[in-house]
Amino acid sequence: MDDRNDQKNILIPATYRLLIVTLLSSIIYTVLFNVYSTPFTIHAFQPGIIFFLHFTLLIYLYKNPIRRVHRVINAYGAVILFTTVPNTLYFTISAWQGDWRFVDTFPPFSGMIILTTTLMMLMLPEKYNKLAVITWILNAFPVLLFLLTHQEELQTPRGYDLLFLFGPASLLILLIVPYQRGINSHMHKIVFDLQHSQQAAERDFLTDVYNRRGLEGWLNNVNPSTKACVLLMDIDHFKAVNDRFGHSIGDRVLIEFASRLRTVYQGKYGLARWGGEEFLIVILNPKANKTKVLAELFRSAINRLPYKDVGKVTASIGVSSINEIKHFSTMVEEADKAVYFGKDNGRDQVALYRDTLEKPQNNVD
Ligand SMILES: Nc1nc2c(ncn2[C@@H]2O[C@H](COP(=O)(O)OP(=O)(O)OP(=O)(O)O)[C@@H](O)[C@H]2O)c(=O)[nH]1
Repeated sequence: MDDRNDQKNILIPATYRLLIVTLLSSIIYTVLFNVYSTPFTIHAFQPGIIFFLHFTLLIYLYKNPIRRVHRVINAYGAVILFTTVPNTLYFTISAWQGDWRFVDTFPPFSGMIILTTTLMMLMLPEKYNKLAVITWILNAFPVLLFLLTHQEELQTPRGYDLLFLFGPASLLILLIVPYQRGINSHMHKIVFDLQHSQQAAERDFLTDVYNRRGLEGWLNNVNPSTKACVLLMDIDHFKAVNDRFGHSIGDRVLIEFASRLRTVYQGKYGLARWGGEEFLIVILNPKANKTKVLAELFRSAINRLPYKDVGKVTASIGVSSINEIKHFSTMVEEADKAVYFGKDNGRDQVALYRDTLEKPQNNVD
């Protein structure tokens, strides 16, 4: 899977989910803190600010997910970091200075901090782990240090709750994340191998153009009513090439032949090795009355320059009539008849299916 696909299938949905979870939580906190007001005025508007920032990020992501997703994740991490850490420090430092009891005043954000950092580690790529771990450490460290040095506050229900949340529960998560990542990368490898072998199954192993199955897949992605024509090319006297120069040089000719075919046409087309020394090209939306000219371009690319060790190689090219792609097999039959017509008339030539209907065969060989 390439990076763009990873983004589309994994990263973008994960980022949407993270933003939505945070948005929903900030709505709940906004309602709670306004219905049950706290002595700290900051609580009346802080969740609202968080909601606003994440809502903005959501809209920003929605406008161009592929290009903006990394920027949104970094901004998301920064917002979480800069809204939670000052909050935690404010309550721990003030409690240290004796302004109030920490366990009574620390807002119920701790679960949210742990949940968000855990989700970041599980759902986002590994490079964002650092951001999540820094956020967790900067929140957990002051809380744990305060509780461990203030036994009277630790030995309260909220004190134990915070200790377990930032202590063993967080450690458990840190153990689970690498395991989960291991599973993910294993799945990733399986998907990659599967795609790789699927691609290999669609390609001709020698020339790396499509095989029949690959061309079939390509055709399935074309609108069935698209106009097309088929060019079938059969190398002339290829048996003689093998007999004279050996099979491996024959293979090299096939490779060179296929790579020459790739260089000719700039429009949309499908190219496949149809059989041993037979190649098939499907031209989409060909210009009427220009198919012969196009086929001549292919013929000239094939026979103009000599092949290494072998010299001149030619091919007979049969061209079908223009038809809708749903009639592909009829077009192949027409092109096949035209190839034989060309062979019978002396090889190294382009023959249209129309010619086979109009002209008599010469039977040269
Ligand atoms: N080197 C090599 N030869 C192949 C391959 N596939 C098929 N061939 C050979 O292609 C040759 C095709 O021979 P024929 O069908 O008699 O046709 P031709 O000699 O090209 O004669 P015409 O088509 O009538 O011009 C055979 O000798 C096959 O062994 C391949 O992958 N590599």
